[in-house]
Amino acid sequence: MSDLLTASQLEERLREVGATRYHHLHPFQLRLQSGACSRGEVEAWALNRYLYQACIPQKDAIILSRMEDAQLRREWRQRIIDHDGEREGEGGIAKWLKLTDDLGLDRGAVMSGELALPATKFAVNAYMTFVRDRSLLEAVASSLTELFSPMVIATRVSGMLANYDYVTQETLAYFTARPVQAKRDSDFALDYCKTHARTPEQQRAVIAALEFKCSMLWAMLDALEHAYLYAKPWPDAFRPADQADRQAAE
Ligand SMILES: O=C(O)c1cc(C(=O)O)c2c(n1)C(=O)C(=O)c1cc(C(=O)O)[nH]c1-2
Repeated sequence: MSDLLTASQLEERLREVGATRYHHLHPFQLRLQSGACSRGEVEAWALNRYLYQACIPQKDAIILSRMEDAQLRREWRQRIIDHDGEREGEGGIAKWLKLTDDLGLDRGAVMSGELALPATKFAVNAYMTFVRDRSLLEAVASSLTELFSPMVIATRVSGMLANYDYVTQETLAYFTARPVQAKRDSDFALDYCKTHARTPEQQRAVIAALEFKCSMLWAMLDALEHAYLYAKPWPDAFRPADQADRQAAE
């Protein structure tokens, strides 16, 4: 008996991975959307997540360079444009910097990545390495977390707007375009994986790639929660003003 899944069974398995392992379940995400995070934690989240945003077009350029089919490249290159924009000041990365600006973070410090937690750097690096070293099919499959991002973005945006008075719709402008882009991108990637995963091994590799990506997103939030809620940040990492006050009071 073959353990080859049908395309719809494969999709079902992938959706199960998201339902049980995506970062919408992470305690830090739940605190962020419920208003329980301190201002410093919100700042630390935005600063660390900048590193992930900044790596996305680079990882998509790696994937693009591995595609032999021009039609496929035409589809994929839109992702790079979405993040980098067509010119200075446009695109997702510029919008993320609007968020960190509004939170009062120094742009140069954010962009240098120097204040990010070590685990954030390791996680982002692991994503880049994964798409470089694994098969093209696995690299494409690792983007499938975007199947689930519209739902977490909607909850996060409405929760943050309701619970933090220093956060406005303009501050969170990054997220306005993302759900539509994520749906377009993940529909395409899902279709690609369903068509190209033709053996049980390939199907298992696709599922494992999505699990890997979920674990990478989870690890970033684990690190944030540990450093800024329970313990203290790595000596060279970002230290929010409210945490400095807390430490002074201890
Ligand atoms: O806000 C989020 O929770 C979230 C999650 C993800 C994701 O699931 O990887 C992405 C994004 N946002 C996002 O904005 C984005 O551009 C993006 C690109 C990718 C990818 O792997 O190619 N994931 C995500």
